[in-house]
Amino acid sequence: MAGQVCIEIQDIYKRYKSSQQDSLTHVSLDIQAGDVFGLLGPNGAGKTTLISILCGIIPPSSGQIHYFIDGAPASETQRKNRIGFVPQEYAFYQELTARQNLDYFGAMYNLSKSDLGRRRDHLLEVLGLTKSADKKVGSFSGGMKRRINLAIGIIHQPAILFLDEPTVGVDVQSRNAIIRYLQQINQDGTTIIYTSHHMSEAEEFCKNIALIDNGKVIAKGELLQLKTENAVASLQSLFIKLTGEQYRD
Ligand SMILES: Nc1ncnc2c1ncn2[C@@H]1O[C@H](COP(=O)(O)OP(=O)(O)OP(=O)(O)O)[C@@H](O)[C@H]1O
Repeated sequence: MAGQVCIEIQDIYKRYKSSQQDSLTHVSLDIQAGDVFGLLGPNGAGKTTLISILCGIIPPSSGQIHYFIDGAPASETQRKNRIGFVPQEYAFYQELTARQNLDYFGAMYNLSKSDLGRRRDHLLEVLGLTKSADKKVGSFSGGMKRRINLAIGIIHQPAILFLDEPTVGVDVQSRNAIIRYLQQINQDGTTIIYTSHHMSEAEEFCKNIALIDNGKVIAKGELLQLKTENAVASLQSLFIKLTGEQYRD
């Protein structure tokens, strides 16, 4: 699997209908199967826009994306069934319990009742939610909400998983639980594409990154190599060196 391209992104442009300027310009990237790939950049850089395009939530204005699963071009059905997305905004029903949310979203992927039950109970267990399985998620703490948001996005065991700031606003315990679990499923073969503003977390987690600023890719490649080339010791220093100190608003 290693060394195979999983997503080929060719010359993506995006201008929202309501906007006078491009949110993404000339974005081309190759993401390898089995990678943990970080899409990093300042506020407003275009990370959520790019992830939303890659997940098929919004269309690009131009450009092409090719997906490969198990080394072969992915069909439309495979793309729908084998891609997972954990959005920055919570994507669950506050009035349903954790168990009901997982059953509801799992049913969308046509999992058999027994597979869904096994998968749901496994995720509740590994993400520390078993005791709260029958509580409404609206009553959950921030960390628990992030963990159930993650569980919903991976209920169908996706081959390619997109995560938009999966640990924003959580305590160290929940952050560790989330990152540990993501590392485990990556080792089991899931390709991960993730955004974060948490540089030490991204440094620990990602092998390859793309640094995006003002809608353009300003650096891409292996994190270790980018640090060496730019003579910096940390991802945070690399980020500041390449994007500067100015606010983006
Ligand atoms: N629905 C929209 N309509 C018009 N412009 C948008 C829309 N969504 C995002 N934008 C603009 O596109 C640009 C990229 O935004 P995006 O949310 O992708 O950045 P980001 O890197 O995810 O930012 P952050 O780190 O703050 O979440 C910004 O200038 C933003 O204002």
